[in-house]
Amino acid sequence: MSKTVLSLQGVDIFQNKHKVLSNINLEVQKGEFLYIIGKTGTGKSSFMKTLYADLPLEVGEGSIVDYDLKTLKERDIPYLRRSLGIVFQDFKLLPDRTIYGNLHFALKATGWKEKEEMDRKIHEVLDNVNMLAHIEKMPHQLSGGEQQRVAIARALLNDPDLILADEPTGNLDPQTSAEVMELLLNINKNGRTIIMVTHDYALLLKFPAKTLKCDDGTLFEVVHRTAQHQ
Ligand SMILES: Nc1ncnc2c1ncn2[C@@H]1O[C@H](COP(=O)(O)OP(=O)(O)OP(=O)(O)O)[C@@H](O)[C@H]1O
Repeated sequence: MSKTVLSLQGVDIFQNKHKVLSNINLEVQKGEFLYIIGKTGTGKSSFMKTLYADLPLEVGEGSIVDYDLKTLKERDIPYLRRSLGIVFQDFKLLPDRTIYGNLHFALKATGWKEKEEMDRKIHEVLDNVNMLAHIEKMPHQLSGGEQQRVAIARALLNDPDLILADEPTGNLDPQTSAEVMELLLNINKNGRTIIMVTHDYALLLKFPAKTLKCDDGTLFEVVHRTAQHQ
């Protein structure tokens, strides 16, 4: 049975009273993989920020993983973010602690208390991204691609229904980007929904998926032209 993890109706998105995107209508079902593309400054990050409630939803209706974005209270935001996995271009690992320490910090911040359960979860997610061997290293001892794998592991800690990735390959070379992309697609195959912002058209061609474009102040689905239509 399909389950809607994101629903937006007539949503306008603002930055400092300036309307960035108008009249967004979108339904995303559990298990989908979605790209968001568009030129710089067209509103991709503003769109993602609205989804994780960094920007308030002021116009239109929206729900995400069972939270109503319009009526969401400040105190509910941490709970919403626990149901999401968020991955950024610059990894955002804490530089002063090990990989284990980074994941432990994220678990504690989201309410985990039992040491054994935390250890088990940290090992499980690092194993999922093939980074268990690096558990005692500091972030600066890892390559960009390895740091992004750890950031993806961190996003998996609370078993999110939906992962939001804002240019996760933006700082990586093409080979490493493809490896991170394969990891994200594997995670998607295991049932998690992923919305990913990218500038990287080579990735889109290599790993085609449903694509939405930010342009002309709105967000719309791009219809891929296949060879027989060209
Ligand atoms: N904090 C802010 N305050 C005011 N305006 C902002 C703020 N952040 C972004 N904007 C403006 O909102 C518009 C959309 O920016 P946004 O960062 O969402 O675009 P983007 O498509 O993600 O761009 P990029 O690809 O460069 O990351 C731009 O005109 C930008 O200047």
